[in-house]
Amino acid sequence: MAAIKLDDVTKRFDEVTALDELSMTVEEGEVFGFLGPNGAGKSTTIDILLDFVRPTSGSCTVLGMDPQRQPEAVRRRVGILPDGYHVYDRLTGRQHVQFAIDSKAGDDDPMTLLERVDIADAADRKAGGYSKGMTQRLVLAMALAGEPDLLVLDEPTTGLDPAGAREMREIIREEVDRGATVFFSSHILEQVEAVADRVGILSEGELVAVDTIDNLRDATAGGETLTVTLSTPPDDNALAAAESVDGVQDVAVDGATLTISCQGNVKMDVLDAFESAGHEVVDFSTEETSLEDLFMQYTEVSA
Ligand SMILES: Nc1ncnc2c1ncn2[C@@H]1O[C@H](COP(=O)(O)OP(=O)(O)OP(=O)(O)O)[C@@H](O)[C@H]1O
Repeated sequence: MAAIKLDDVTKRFDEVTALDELSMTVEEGEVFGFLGPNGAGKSTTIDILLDFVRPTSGSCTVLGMDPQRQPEAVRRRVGILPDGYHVYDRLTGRQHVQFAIDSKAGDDDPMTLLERVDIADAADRKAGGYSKGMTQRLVLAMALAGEPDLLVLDEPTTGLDPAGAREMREIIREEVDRGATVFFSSHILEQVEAVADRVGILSEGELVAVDTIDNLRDATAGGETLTVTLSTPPDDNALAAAESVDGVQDVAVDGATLTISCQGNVKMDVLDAFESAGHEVVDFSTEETSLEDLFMQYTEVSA
């Protein structure tokens, strides 16, 4: 059984299409990183999975259940770290976690959960006095209550210091070792890279790539970004010539400077293409493609 399955999910908010026929599957037991720039539709997807928002069309299942039909059953088995979370200023950390355990009908010891997120020493302080990072840790402890089958973490490392971000990764691994599935969103590639088995890249409500980190890495292996400066901005002929060189994947133009993504050693062919089209090359440089570049290429919003 898939932990999460989305079939052609579209969500429109008035003028905005937040999700555009999104189809995606997260398998049981995997850590799935859901990547995308601001406004890509990550939180909307999560809200639909938990029935906080209804899709305009399409359907989904979470742990085999339809969230629209069984929202309570879904939320009982899912630990959620939402994007915008709220704590009760006058209740202590321990009371918050106990509340979460009770609502999940769990039998965890609240102190054990608070220790896992490293705020046990603040257990009996009112959450209203917690710092931002401490509050986030508290909400994470609440998400872990009741040994959820699926953890849904929306931007879990935002607001955490580097130690907190590392601890978050450790907790994700522990949860997967226990048998849980982890679905977490981020706009920061390196955090996803460090812990995810697979990533899905969302851009403007569409899934533009879904693969293992290893395959994405292979896709970048041998890839280069070539920056070429011509004496004058290129005409259409020169652009077409560069684009038609074998191995060239993408050409972006900014005045007389071109940024060219390519695979293999095609640098000389590209430079020749410009020269043959009557353009003088005044400068060029190459840089190996990183996963970060790949992410940028996938999510670049075309003008
Ligand atoms: N309640 C709403 N009303 C109108 N538009 C909305 C609403 N919720 C989301 N949107 C729009 O839907 C699009 C996707 O937003 P969403 O919050 O899902 O993106 P995101 O990928 O989570 O972004 P971020 O990384 O900034 O949190 C955006 O254009 C947003 O403005």
